Amino acid sequence: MADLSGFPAAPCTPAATISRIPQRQLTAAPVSPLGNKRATNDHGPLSELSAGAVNQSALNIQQHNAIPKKTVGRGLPTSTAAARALDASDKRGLANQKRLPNAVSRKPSASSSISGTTTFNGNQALRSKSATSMRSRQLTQRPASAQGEVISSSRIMPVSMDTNNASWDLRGRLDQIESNYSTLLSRYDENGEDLKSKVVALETERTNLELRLRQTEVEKSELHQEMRSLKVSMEDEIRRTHIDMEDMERKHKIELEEQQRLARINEEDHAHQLRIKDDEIAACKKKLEEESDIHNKSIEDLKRALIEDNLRVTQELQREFALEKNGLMAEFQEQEQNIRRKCESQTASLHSELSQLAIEHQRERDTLSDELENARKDLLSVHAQVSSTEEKLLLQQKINSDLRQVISDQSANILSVEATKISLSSKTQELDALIATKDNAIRILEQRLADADEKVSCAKEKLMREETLRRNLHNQVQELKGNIRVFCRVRPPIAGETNEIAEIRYPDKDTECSTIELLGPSIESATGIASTKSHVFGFDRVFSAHASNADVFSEISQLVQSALDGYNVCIFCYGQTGSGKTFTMSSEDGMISRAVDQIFSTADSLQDRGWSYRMEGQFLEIYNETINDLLVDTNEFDNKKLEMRNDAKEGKISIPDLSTAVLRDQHDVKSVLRKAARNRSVAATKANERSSRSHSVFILSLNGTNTVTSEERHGTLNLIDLAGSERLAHSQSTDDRLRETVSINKSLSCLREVITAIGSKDRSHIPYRNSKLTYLLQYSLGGNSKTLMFVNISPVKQHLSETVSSLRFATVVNNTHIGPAKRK
Ligand SMILES: Nc1ncnc2c1ncn2[C@@H]1O[C@H](COP(=O)(O)OP(=O)(O)OP(=O)(O)O)[C@@H](O)[C@H]1O
Repeated sequence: MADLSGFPAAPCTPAATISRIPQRQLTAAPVSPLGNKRATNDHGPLSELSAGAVNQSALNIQQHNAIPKKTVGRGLPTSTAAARALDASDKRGLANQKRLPNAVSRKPSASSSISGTTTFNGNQALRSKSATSMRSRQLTQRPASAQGEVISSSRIMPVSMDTNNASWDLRGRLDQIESNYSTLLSRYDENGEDLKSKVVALETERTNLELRLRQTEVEKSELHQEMRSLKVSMEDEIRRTHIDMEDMERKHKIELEEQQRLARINEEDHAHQLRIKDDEIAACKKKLEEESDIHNKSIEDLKRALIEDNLRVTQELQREFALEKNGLMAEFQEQEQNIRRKCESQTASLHSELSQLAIEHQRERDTLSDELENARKDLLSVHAQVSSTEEKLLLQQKINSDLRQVISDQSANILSVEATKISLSSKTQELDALIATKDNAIRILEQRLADADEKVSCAKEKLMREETLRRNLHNQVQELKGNIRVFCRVRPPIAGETNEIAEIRYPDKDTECSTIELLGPSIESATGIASTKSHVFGFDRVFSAHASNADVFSEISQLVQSALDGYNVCIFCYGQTGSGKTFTMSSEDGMISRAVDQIFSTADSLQDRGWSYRMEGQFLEIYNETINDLLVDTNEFDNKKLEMRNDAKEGKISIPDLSTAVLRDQHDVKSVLRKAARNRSVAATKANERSSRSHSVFILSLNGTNTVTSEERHGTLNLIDLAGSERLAHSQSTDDRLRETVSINKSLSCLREVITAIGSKDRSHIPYRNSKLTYLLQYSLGGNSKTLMFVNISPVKQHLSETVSSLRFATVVNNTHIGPAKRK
């Protein structure tokens, strides 16, 4: 800022603007010995010049300001240069005022920050007036130039210069100043324009900044508002939380109190129950004691009663005895007196009677003594009874004391049992609680398990449904597209092959199962880098070596079903010898047997809806371009030559002399298959391995009639096991084998040509007639048929090139469009 004070015409820029002026231009210059400031920027001579010019102008202005007003007022002459300097400075002042009125007026703070400049500009207005009047005076009262120069120099150097200092080249200096000034002026004008544009830019920026400031303020106020509302909501939240917490605290307190109360009640209950138990035990004890007392008492009573009885009986007996004795004595005395009286009265006469009576008396006495003796004996027996009763009593007492002992032991036992019972009941309660918790957990887990099971079964069901739907949709799409579908099946290694197995991958085995990748042998390049060629093929479905015939059939069952719905269905197996074609098609549980089983069971179930089917089977082979009937008697086999007839109207190839077996059930089909196999095996003895050297075709015709709707459906299922493709070079065949191989290869290459022709845009000529096989299959390949090809491949490394060639052909077939099939 200090630099700007020395800048004569520096515009009054706002602080922000100033701050943007490059610092190098604004760096404070050191004061020169002459009082000038020297620019210290590194802009070279020009910068120095500019700085010098600026400082010189500043000096001029200072000088101009330093002119005492009195001197000016007195109209002292001045030099033209000085006048011009003044004039220029006035002009600049005015120009500045004109250029930057807004800057000055709008930004008082800026003016305060660059007070030197503002002061200068403020003075300029005054000065411009005095300078104008001075100039007019100079024009009228122009003094001698020397004087003028002296005056001028004295004005220019009012403090440090002596007017008589001749060594100071004032004119040169003034000229220098003049030239500097003009340079400065021009530079200033340039800078002025720049600064003007900068000012405009800065103004715009300032406006933008103000706008942004306003926006920021608005945002700030919005933020404040938001903050306030947030604060309010937060306070509300805190208040709510406090209230909730208090509520919860209160609730917890109430719950705690309730639990404590319940615990107290439980405790009291327990204490009460304990008291009841104690009371019961005491009552029991008391009862026992009472019972024991009663018992004792009864024993005592019994004893007393016995003694009393004894005494009473004794007394009674004694009394009775005494009474009887007394009575007897009295009677005796009375009789004695009577006898005496009688004796006395009958003295003599009765002497004999007396003696008799004495005898009688003696007898009676004896009787009475006997009776007395008996009474004594009775008394003794009563005594014995009493002593036995006493013994019993003693025994009873002993029993009583034993019982008391037992009772006290039992009481002690009862107490310990009670204690054990209490601890056991508490343990039982704990265990009950634990069991209840465990039961609960188990119930929850069982529920969860059941839920999970249900979910899993639902998911599985859904998956199966979706998989079936996907398969059906895929089939429908394929049918609508009219493509020949191709399934690839890899044979598992058989005995002796395990070491020679090629690397086969199934990249999408977890999802679509439609891609197969074969890795070729490792090849070394010229530079010695080993690489493996990979062959990737995509088909409608790829079955790995682990797939069973059941897995394979599940994928074609829909297609087989179509034959019952009145479509022509053709399924054939293609592949090199030993790749598993026969296993897939004609083995015990192969496609033929499964297809027939399904057709019969479906036909059965369709009976409910009014459908009845007539099924006929034919089985032929094409060997060396000859058609052989496989259902003739074995001795006729190979003798009957058959021809094909094209029934274009019906859209089928018929062989008039071919045996037809009516198939009523699966057994009929099995016997047909057995017969064909027998014929082929007989032929195999004639021609080595003939079964694999011929194409076998099983034709199942299905003619359905609906008795309810009178609909008719005529479908055909062709199940074909082609002869193994083989390269001549590989087979090293000779004679018959060579002929067979040539024939097989010809028919297979015809098949390839036919399929290629069907797949091409120009379908005007399709060479069906080139081989018996293609001629027979023309309505299955060329439209109106749902066709599926199995490409069977061997996993053996040695067969890799043959496998790749089979897969390439299969790819061509897969891309062949034969048009959608029509129901008949
Ligand atoms: N998926 C499979 N699972 C188990 N064994 C198989 C499987 N496929 C083929 N084989 C066995 O591989 C051998 C050759 O199979 P198969 O005779 O079916 O081949 P092929 O292609 O019909 O041969 P050819 O063209 O000579 O008639 C047989 O022993 C067969 O049992």
